[in-house]
Amino acid sequence: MTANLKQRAERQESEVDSPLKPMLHTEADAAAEELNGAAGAAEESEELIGIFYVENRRRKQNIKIVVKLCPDGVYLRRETTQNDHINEQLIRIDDIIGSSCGQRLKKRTRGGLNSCKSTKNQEQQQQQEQHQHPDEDDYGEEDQQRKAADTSAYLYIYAYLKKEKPLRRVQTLRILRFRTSDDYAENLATARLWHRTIRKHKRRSGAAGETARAAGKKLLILLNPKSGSGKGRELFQKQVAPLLREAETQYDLQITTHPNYAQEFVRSRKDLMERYSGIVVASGDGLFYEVLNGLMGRMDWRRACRELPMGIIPCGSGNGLAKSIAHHCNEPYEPKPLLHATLICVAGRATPMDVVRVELNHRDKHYVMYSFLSIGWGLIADIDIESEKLRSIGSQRFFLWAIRRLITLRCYRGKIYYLPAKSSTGQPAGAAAAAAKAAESGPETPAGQANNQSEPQSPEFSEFRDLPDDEDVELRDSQSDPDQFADALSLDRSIYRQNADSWHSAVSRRTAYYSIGGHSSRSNRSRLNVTQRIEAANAEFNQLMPKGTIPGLQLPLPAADGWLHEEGEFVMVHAAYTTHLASDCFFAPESRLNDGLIYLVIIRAGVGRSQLLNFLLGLHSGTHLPLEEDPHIQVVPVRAFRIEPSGSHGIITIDGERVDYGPIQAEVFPGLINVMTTTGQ
Ligand SMILES: Nc1ncnc2c1ncn2[C@@H]1O[C@H](COP(=O)(O)OP(=O)(O)OP(=O)(O)O)[C@@H](O)[C@H]1O
Repeated sequence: MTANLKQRAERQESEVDSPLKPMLHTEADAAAEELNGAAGAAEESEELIGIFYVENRRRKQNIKIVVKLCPDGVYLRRETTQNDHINEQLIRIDDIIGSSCGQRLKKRTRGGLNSCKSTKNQEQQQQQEQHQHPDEDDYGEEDQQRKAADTSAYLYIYAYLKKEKPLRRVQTLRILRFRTSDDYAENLATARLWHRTIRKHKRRSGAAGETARAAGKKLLILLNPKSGSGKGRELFQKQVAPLLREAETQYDLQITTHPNYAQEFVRSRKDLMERYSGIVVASGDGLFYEVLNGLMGRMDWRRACRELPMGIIPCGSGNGLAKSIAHHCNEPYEPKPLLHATLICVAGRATPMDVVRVELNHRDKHYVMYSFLSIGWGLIADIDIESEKLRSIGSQRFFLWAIRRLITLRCYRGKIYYLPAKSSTGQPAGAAAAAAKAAESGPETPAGQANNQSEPQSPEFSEFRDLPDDEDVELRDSQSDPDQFADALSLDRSIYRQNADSWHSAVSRRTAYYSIGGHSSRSNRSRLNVTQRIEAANAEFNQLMPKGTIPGLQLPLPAADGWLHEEGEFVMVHAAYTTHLASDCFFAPESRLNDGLIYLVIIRAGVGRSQLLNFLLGLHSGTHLPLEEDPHIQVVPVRAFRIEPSGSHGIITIDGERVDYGPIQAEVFPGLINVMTTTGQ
């Protein structure tokens, strides 16, 4: 088909869509040889063309449809003799999630276009059809006989057409019926050729997932049956599994049985990259956090992050990441978040996403964990956690608790430090410039020890790097004594876990943190006792972990390195690195998945209640931030920050979960992981 035809197809898409839908059944025509010819020569061909017929029972006529499969997708061109009218439709290859071929499906499928080709005489065939199919809805014994007599092969094409205004996906099924031959095997061979060609075009369109699938890899799906309303398993079977079937996606479903199950599974599974093409979390943001930290806990974390894109199917209560990803690739979210998110996960494309490395101090220990959504201190963290007791009333709990907290407004004293993101001119960007100005008049940044770490990377270097060469790391892993090391590491982990339980037990479900212990040599490990081996493994593991580029939490942050500093009373400091904190909280509208930025929203003491009310009400639509410079509410794009609360009472959250109250610092690692999207890079 020509470019002209393509243009017309785009123009007339909606016009074609509805007339085609009600058409059922098919009839053949003498052009079958054309298809045969095309099919025979087309094994390596980019294009397949067939002529199909649909019967329009109302008008008692057959309508000819020319179907062309090419790298763009499937063109359907309908020709009628009346008025010389032509309608065209293009089903884009990106909108096709999969296809299947074989015998006629027993269950009536919705929205289908049945078409066929045959060498048989058209009228004779039609009579035979009518005799054999007195009632299309009858699927009893008669149906079985009919099926047995039917030598046709069927190709089912499953598509979800993307439409704008309103943004939505329209479920569409097109069925092509092949009956050129009286031999089912021959018809099936033709249908299979079309099926293979669809997959080939999907692969070539950049869907890396297709390549992984071709290599026999599966998706790993981790489902938390307790997340959200607790109906995750049921929702998965009803809404997600049918889509995965349509998309021909092979998967392993792991139902989590307890907190940390997913983290441990991902961390310890040896053949993770060999077996799986990606990891999908069917849960809330909490389980995604576990999987992220499980990957980061692997010796081969670098390869795991690179090779295993992560996806999320929102079954939780907040679902900030799922909404942020949908927003990023301009995909719909409501009214069917599970369906839309599954479509993203089966699209087979991935986009790099920033991860934030967080350091915490607790008692004498120093912990590192990885976050993907937000860090909160003050108002929003308080509302989030304190309203847990009203969980039974649903999302209304946030609103009710927000009102309560507005009446009894709290402020927290402390210090905040941040490293503003630089614009290309080297100056602090946008709001950061205002922050810089405000901070200049504030107290001096404490002069301190020289930063013994390298200059922090600019976010313009969007790929995270901390070691010169990936391959070196992998080589080293394979050259070491893996068994001995794995033993030592697992012993080490069990000790962490005891600490983890005591550390976070009552207040947090978070357990992903690693002690940054002292270094010890791993040479002569075989002569070391168990404790020494644990220490050695621990030290080696820490060597391999991504290195922070800012001074450690106990060290000062020198103004000379660009750190700004502010001390005072704050209503809230909330840092976000995705657009949405929850599906209905558009917190950082400017944020991009891979921009290397943390959006630090600071609300200082002295803010008026009405201003605060407007802020909270505007969160839903992303209109909460002041358009002009404001002394009380400010958003600063930063690359790193530190909070040092003065008192010992308050709430700090990471990705919506409470952690111990105390000093915390965070630094963004641009594009460290890959998340599943429909757009790709
Ligand atoms: N089988 C299980 N039983 C109890 N808790 C579990 C189980 N599996 C996982 N968890 C824990 O439940 C926590 C919360 O899960 P998740 O985030 O999926 O749901 P949610 O809290 O309802 O959603 P959101 O984070 O969006 O509010 C996770 O941190 C995880 O550790």
